[in-house]
Amino acid sequence: MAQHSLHNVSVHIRDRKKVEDTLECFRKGGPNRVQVISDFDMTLTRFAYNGTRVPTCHNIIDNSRLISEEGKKKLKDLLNTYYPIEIDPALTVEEKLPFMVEWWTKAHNFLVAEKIQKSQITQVVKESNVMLREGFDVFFRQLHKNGIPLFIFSAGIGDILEEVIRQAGVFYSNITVVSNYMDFDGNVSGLLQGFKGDLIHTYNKHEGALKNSRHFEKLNDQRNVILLGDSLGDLQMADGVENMENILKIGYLNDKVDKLRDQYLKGYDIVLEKDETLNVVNAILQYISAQN
Ligand SMILES: Nc1ccn([C@@H]2O[C@H](COP(=O)(O)O)[C@@H](O)[C@H]2O)c(=O)n1
Repeated sequence: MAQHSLHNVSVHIRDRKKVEDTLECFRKGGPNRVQVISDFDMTLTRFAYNGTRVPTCHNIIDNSRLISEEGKKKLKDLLNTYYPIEIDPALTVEEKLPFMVEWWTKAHNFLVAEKIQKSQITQVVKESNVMLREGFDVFFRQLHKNGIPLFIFSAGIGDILEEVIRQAGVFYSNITVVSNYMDFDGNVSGLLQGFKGDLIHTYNKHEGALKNSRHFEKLNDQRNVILLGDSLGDLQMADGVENMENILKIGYLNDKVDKLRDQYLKGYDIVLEKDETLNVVNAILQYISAQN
């Protein structure tokens, strides 16, 4: 395993030869053969800024003026109970599963009780501290310019996620989002009455990926996949891709770094630590898209 350090950022490469061979295949195939599948929270968004955690889609709502003080406390208690389970290096995915369902279900029920209106979402995202990773503009622009499909697969909240990338000016036509979408009633201001479809949480992305196999069927030529994630659950996001030829899995290891490094290196080809940028994937995309 190779390790490189730049400005405190650590880049761990599980098998340098394999990564080099994969990149060579990607370069030979060119941008027309590539698709990117990415998680959202803490993968396309930053984990922290100036030592403070950057909010996830859920946190944007939880911390907003839409939520009563009592509601905020309940949602914070859930975060403090379940986030440590989500990232616990000592628990298996199977052991974490029921807790994740419990967390998302309780949180969504609390949000429904807060009588959130659709018309308030845009302003709440504007007022939040959410930040996409440095280099996001290059990332989204490069993908769009080269016609590379981007599938964002998130256990966050789809309406919030879309608003974040819309406000950042990068919600291009090559993007497909699969996430938990809010279900608003038919009134003019739209009152939150639940969430649509099957719940997506951190550790059921395998099932979610298979359910979206029709999306991947349309991308029959894009057999080279770049996967970006920040959890061990994200490793399954490409399970619905048919006829895959090559995959490069890049993982952001944000929390419990020393305890989780080995587990991450079993699944991800490249593991990034203390990296709040999209520089690595941007460099790879540039390499693939360069004229030869
Ligand atoms: N009530 C909740 C539930 C989940 N989270 C965090 O959101 C992340 C979800 O999404 P991805 O885009 O990474 O799939 C997840 O890692 C949870 O930590 C939350 O903040 N509040």
